[in-house]
Amino acid sequence: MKDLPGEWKDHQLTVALRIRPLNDAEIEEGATTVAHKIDSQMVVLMDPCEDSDNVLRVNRSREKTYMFDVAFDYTATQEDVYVATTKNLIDGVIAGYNATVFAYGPTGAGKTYTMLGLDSEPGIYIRTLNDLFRAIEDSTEDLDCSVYMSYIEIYNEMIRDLLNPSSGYLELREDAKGEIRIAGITEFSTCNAKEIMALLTKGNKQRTQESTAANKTSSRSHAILQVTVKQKSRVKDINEEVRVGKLFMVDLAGTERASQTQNRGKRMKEGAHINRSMLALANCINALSEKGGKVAQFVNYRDSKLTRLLKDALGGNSRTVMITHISPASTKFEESRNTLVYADKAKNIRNKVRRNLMNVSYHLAQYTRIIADLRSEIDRLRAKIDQQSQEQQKGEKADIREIQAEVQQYSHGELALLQEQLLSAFREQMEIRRSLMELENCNMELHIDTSRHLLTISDWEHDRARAWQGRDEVTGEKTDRDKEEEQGSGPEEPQYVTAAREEIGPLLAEQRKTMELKRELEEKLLNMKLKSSKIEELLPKRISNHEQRDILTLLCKVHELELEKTEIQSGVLCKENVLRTKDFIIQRHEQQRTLCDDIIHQQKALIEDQGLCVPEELQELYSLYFCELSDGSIDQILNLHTFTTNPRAVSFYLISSFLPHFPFPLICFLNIHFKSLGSVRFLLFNCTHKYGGVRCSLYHFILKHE
Ligand SMILES: Nc1ncnc2c1ncn2[C@@H]1O[C@H](COP(=O)(O)OP(=O)(O)OP(=O)(O)O)[C@@H](O)[C@H]1O
Repeated sequence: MKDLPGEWKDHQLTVALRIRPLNDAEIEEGATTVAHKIDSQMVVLMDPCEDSDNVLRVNRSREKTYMFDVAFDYTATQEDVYVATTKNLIDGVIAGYNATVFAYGPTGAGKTYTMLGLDSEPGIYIRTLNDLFRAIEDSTEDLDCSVYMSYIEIYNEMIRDLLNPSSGYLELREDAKGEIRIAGITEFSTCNAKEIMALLTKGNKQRTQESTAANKTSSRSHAILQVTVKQKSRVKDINEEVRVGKLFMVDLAGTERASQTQNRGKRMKEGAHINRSMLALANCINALSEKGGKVAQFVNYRDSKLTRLLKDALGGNSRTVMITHISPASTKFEESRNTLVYADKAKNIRNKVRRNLMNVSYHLAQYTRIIADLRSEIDRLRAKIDQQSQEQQKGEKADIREIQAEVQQYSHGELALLQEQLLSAFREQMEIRRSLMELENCNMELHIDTSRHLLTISDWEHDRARAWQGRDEVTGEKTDRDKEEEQGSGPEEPQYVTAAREEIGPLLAEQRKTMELKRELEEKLLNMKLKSSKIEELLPKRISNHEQRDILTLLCKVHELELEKTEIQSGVLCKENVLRTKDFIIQRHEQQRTLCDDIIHQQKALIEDQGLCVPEELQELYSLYFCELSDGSIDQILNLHTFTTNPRAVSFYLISSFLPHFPFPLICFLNIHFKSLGSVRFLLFNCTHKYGGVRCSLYHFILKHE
């Protein structure tokens, strides 16, 4: 079933683990295998200080088992890893979702092997691209498809275009919608996997690679291959949409410790940069995993270019797979343990995945019905023209020569020019309308983002004021807050508040820019309208031929109709944005409610523990509160809201006097799996009514196809 535009799905980060085989160097230094795969998901890391001959009897103090979505050891082939981690992302990318696969792990653990592979054992890049092209070729949808790729490296916090290394260092830019882009990046438009592979091999030669103590061909940079799949409907107007799916494949530089890799000088500086970005990545993973998707917690992506680029992949709009790599060697125990701990945390990250439908096409697809209305209007007008010309032929046969002369005179000269002028004025107006809609949309988003940051700041200021008040009450004296603030001795402002303050300036500047653009466009639109009406006024005077005049007037009518429809479209967009703002407010209230629930429960527990006497009114309030909680009505309302606001929900009723009447309203969910339909979810609630003296239960079913 097709997903709806702009719909978000919860998606947990998939974390895989790959343990490579022991290498010659490790065997030479007498290393033993301490990382074992137990089953398809579980691995154990044993303590190398203990006798590891018997897996079951080793000292358990530092031994730990870890669970991942999928685990591989030295027996796994490149195909096994690809199929279990990446293959099923392809359909999503074609359907317009973003996807990211990144290889993570210490230096020499096998990241490049997994991503790029060898000629004889190609890795994820080639396998993915082959399947992607095959899937596009096999697609039965009537779509024009184009694929673009770019390949960059981040080396020492600088971005280089691996497909065009002479372009120097590139800058990261964040657009008004918060999407990160690389300014000036080369995007190759390709049509097959072989071509991409040639580009990739060329690009890879440009990658900064050196021999380190830990790996002879150690990648000193993070390499990011981005493949963009853009699809456009071949059928014009109806259901026209542009789907954009982006696939990021990231081969991270190895996590390493300078002491371990015996790096000095340049290598050590590189190591510091690599570690900085890996630390930033680890911090993001920490923050995201603690946030657990519930309460908005600040995640600092800004600390490194890598995390800024992976922002969407980690906490935003992407299906993401992290393939963690470790060596099985006892000599690499510490780094393997650190890697496993981070990979374990990463499992808690939940992403919101939204299908990327470009705004313009998104509007077009939404307004299919309006376009259909327009078409029928045009058909009606054409039929009228036919009818008119038939009537004219009948009634004005005598003047036929005169009419023909006029037609010839105008159709090749002024008439064609006027027609062209009218059409181009119309096209320009449509362009302006669309740009205006985009701007309005963008402005709303900026406004919402600004409000979000302002709320974060005001929340913090409230907390700080409360903390000060509490301190004054304890010490019994009034502190000079301004002075304290000046000296910086007050409570320290958290990083997320500082970041929110920093973000507001650029957001407001962006808003001003959009408003200015909007004003200019509105003025231009007004001028275009005046121009069109002037041309239209000229028509009846210049053209004496009835049919020609009618056709042009009707053409203008069509244009007017289309303009009106565009106005409706922009109105719908505005409403959508208002709804989103409301959703945001609901979300805030929901957070506040969760907080209040916690406080109430803790207070109640405290009262009971201490055996405190509670005033009667408060007791009543408590009962009311717990009664609402126990009947679950609030959660039901929330569920109902989420469920019914989904446009795929279909409603139907069943009135029955046979089904049991519940003495209270019932709301429940039923999940039923049908062979042909897939998973179908029903929301059922009932109420009892009297129809003609008979008590009946009215069952309201809302059906949603999952
Ligand atoms: N699963 C595997 N099977 C066979 N050989 C492997 C495997 N994984 C890695 N190797 C080999 O181990 C060596 C190091 O691997 P690779 O260069 O992929 O490590 P890396 O994690 O990318 O290191 P760095 O971060 O330093 O770039 C290479 O010679 C590679 O061919």
